[in-house]
Amino acid sequence: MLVTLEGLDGSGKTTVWEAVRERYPEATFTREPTNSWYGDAVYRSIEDDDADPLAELFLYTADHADHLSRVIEPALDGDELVISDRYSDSRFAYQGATLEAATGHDIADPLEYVVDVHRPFSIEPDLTIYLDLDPETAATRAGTTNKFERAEYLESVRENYERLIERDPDRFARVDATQSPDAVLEDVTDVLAEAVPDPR
Ligand SMILES: Nc1ncnc2c1ncn2[C@@H]1O[C@H](COP(=O)(O)OP(=O)(O)O)[C@@H](O)[C@H]1O
Ligand SMILES: Cc1cn([C@H]2C[C@H](O)[C@@H](COP(=O)(O)OP(=O)(O)O)O2)c(=O)[nH]c1=O
Repeated sequence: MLVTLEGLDGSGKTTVWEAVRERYPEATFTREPTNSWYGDAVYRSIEDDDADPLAELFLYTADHADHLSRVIEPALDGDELVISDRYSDSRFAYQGATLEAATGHDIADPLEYVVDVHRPFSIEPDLTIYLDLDPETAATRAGTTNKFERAEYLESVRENYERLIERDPDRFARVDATQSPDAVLEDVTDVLAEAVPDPR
């Protein structure tokens, strides 16, 4: 079973992912951007304010393709529970927003375009836990250290997440990330307990 954690920067995904890790010791815990040279390339691009938006989309997507073949597919083939801190929805929401704001391309609906790029090879999560937080609080918590962590940009990312939830409501579980860390963790644990009755 594939479970993903999604939300704006600073929504508390990593905090939750680390806490849940202790409760599911048998599960495979992973993340995007990954811990690989593809992931390193992605982080270089994140630090580059002038990175080309399409080049960036395909860098992230290359990292995802490697993540699938190296980590996700083998774990799912072994019938493991996989919990990923960010996954394809991050691309749909973030690169959808970056391309929406960019010029020099002829992509009518960037979010749909990024979804289409993934369709032939990616694996859809069984469950996506969305940590819902307003962009101002998210940017404050994240510390606004990179180009993606500015409130205005996060507002359009959040709109894209809402579009994704609307088109696939059964896959998403929304958790109110304005709550205390303990309350957020409790909600996430409840969602997981219902979805994963027999954790492996
Ligand atoms: N529920 C919460 N309430 C307040 N602060 C939080 C909460 N969850 C996490 N934080 C803090 O916000 C910052 C970003 O959290 P983090 O888990 O790294 O988020 P993300 O991985 O989504 O970017 C960290 O300083 C963390 O301690
Ligand atoms: C995985 C992924 C991340 N990102 C962005 C979100 C973050 O600003 C940045 C790094 O991700 P991450 O390290 O998960 O940041 P955080 O813990 O603050 O949420 O990359 C994308 O734009 N597209 C993607 O596909």
